[in-house]
Amino acid sequence: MLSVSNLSVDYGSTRVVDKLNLALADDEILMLVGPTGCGKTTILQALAGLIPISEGEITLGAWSASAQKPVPPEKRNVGMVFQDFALFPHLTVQQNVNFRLKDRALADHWIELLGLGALRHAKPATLSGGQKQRVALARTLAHEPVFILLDEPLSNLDAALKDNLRWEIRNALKAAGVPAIWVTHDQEEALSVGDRVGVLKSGKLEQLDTPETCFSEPSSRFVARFLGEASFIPGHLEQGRVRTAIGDAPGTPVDGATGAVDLLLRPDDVSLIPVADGGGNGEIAWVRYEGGARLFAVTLDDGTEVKVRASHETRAEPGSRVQLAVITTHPLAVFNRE
Ligand SMILES: Nc1ncnc2c1ncn2[C@@H]1O[C@H](COP(=O)(O)OP(=O)(O)OP(=O)(O)O)[C@@H](O)[C@H]1O
Repeated sequence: MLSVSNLSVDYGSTRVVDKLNLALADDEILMLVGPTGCGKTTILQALAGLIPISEGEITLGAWSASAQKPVPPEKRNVGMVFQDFALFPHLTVQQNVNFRLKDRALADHWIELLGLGALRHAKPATLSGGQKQRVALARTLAHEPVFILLDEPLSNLDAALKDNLRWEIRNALKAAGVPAIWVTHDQEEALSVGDRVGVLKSGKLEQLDTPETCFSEPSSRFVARFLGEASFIPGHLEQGRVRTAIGDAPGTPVDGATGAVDLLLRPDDVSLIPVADGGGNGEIAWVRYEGGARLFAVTLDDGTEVKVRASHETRAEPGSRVQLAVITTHPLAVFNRE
């Protein structure tokens, strides 16, 4: 188990990571997300021992590192996977994976498991981005690290590749049974691949929980907005139900919210029906075509903006009238009115 307590990192007089606490089970994947500059890469570097820490402790089985007693990177047995793959261009796939490896059988195991068998003798320049990242992962896993750090491993790949490869990486990490921390800018990736998601804000963990909880019960408006489209509409919370201008829903209060509140709505918590001019309860502000669906921004008659996702078959132009209704039956997060 990886355990991090009160980990802080300063650059000069600026605190970049502030008292980070987390514990990861042996095969757990934690997705780390947050706005640019919030400290994600710094956390990975601190865990790998590449930069000094200011306070706190990192413990993993055989070793324990603190500001007073640092452990050098080569003694930590941490595997790292980067967005730029970091392969040796003059070596073949097999030689890259074998590099500094004692047990060649493990190289073969991961080469086969990651579908690279036919590419053993290829040089990196002849591989696609996805294949290169598989080689980098095979090399990392073949060294039997006690824990793995992935810094945006898919950000240099195109969207079609990402979808499959994120699952292949997840499966390989699970097969290896080592804890992993995976930094991503992609909220969909964070929610779909992670066992847990950590949302960082200015060097502090704002929420650390399962993807479902982070998404549907965010601990703050910041987390709600960071993990997807979020609309907040005024309502009144009483006896577990929140009443709004577009319908009722069961409510889960955040920070003891009660009485006059704001209800968090995700785009699929609401239905949209186009109506004749003069009817309905709102007007389309803009529409974004997404392929299988359309995302509508609707200005309600009280001025609140709500985003709604509807089938691509739903057609309504900006300026036209619509009827919105809350359609969800699961509890929605409710925040104190700002
Ligand atoms: N070597 C350094 N010296 C001084 N400040 C640094 C150094 N490296 C990073 N920083 C600062 O520390 C903060 C956190 O940087 P970090 O790279 O960890 O953020 P990040 O969350 O990974 O950002 P991004 O999403 O853009 O990759 C930023 O304000 C950055 O400017």
